[in-house]
Amino acid sequence: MSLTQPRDAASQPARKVTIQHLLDKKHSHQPITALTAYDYPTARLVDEAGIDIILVGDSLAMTVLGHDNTLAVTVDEMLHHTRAVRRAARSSFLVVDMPFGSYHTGTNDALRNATRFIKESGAEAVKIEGGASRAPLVEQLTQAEIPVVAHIGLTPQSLHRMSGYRVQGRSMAAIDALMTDAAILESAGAVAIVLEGVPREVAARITAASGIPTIGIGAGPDCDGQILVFHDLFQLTFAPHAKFVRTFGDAATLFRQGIEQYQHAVANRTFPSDSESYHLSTEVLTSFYHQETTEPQPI
Ligand SMILES: Nc1nc(=O)c2c([nH]1)NC[C@@H]1CN(c3ccc(C(=O)N[C@@H](CCC(=O)O)C(=O)O)cc3)CN21
Ligand SMILES: CC(C)C(=O)C(=O)O
Ligand SMILES: [Mg+2]
Repeated sequence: MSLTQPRDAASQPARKVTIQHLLDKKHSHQPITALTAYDYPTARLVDEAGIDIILVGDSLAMTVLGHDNTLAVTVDEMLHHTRAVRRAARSSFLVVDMPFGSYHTGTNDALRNATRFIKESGAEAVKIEGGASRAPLVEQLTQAEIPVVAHIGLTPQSLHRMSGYRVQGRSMAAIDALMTDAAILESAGAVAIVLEGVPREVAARITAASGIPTIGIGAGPDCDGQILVFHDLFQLTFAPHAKFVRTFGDAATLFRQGIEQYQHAVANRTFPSDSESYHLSTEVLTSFYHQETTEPQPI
């Protein structure tokens, strides 16, 4: 089926992933699957594969907008991408990253921006980075009926404070802080928690202690679920990979070969072929050529 064709209503999976499904998966020890998507075609593929969670990550700043880090992306840009993903996501639970600056300037701004994501883009939850200091905000968003996914450990929006993308929770003090952050965010109402760039052992302990699902990225195999960046799966990122990235296909090579073949076909005039061209009807064709022969010919 072509991506541009409407989906057959009868072929719709009945399943709509909800927060309750994610909780049930945690408690029945079935791994939760999550992937980022930033546009309609990729979200279609991810949704139709039956991935539980689609995250419109602020990583789109880097993967699709070409920025050096995630800090520059705006609420309006995130909304634009989330709307496209929403049109494709039928069963996956749709989460959007609140971008840097959209929840750091006060509770009212954070509530207003989060409301825009739910109302204007159809996201089902927002994700915010940070530990215990975000708990009051998590509580207020939850009270405003906006589900919140927390994100602790290596938080890319803290790039400058962390002096780079560094694994977090390596010392006993840092481990205790992460454990406390997770517990406080859960109490504040977070519906799930992303653990990024933390040692496997620490992620395992947080997962065991949490009543809400943990979704790991660079946090080892003992989390309740895993998330990766779509473009990293298919070699569509140009920066060196983090250790936690695994490539599951080489779309870059596929694209390069296709582009080269197109280029050659145009250069050799083998594209477009006659059958890829439009033709006049026989009726019009007669007068068309007649007209041509009666036209004054250049000397
Ligand atoms: N394409 C892409 N994939 C991602 O996973 C991702 C983004 N972009 N952009 C936003 C953040 C940035 N991320 C990153 C980027 C680099 C490392 C990294 O190089 N980590 C070091 C860890 C060094 C240490 O031991 O402290 C590594 O070697 O893996 C980690 C996470 C994860 N996120
Ligand atoms: C990698 C995930 C967790 C993320 O925050 C993003 O894609 O922005
Ligand atoms: Mg993010």
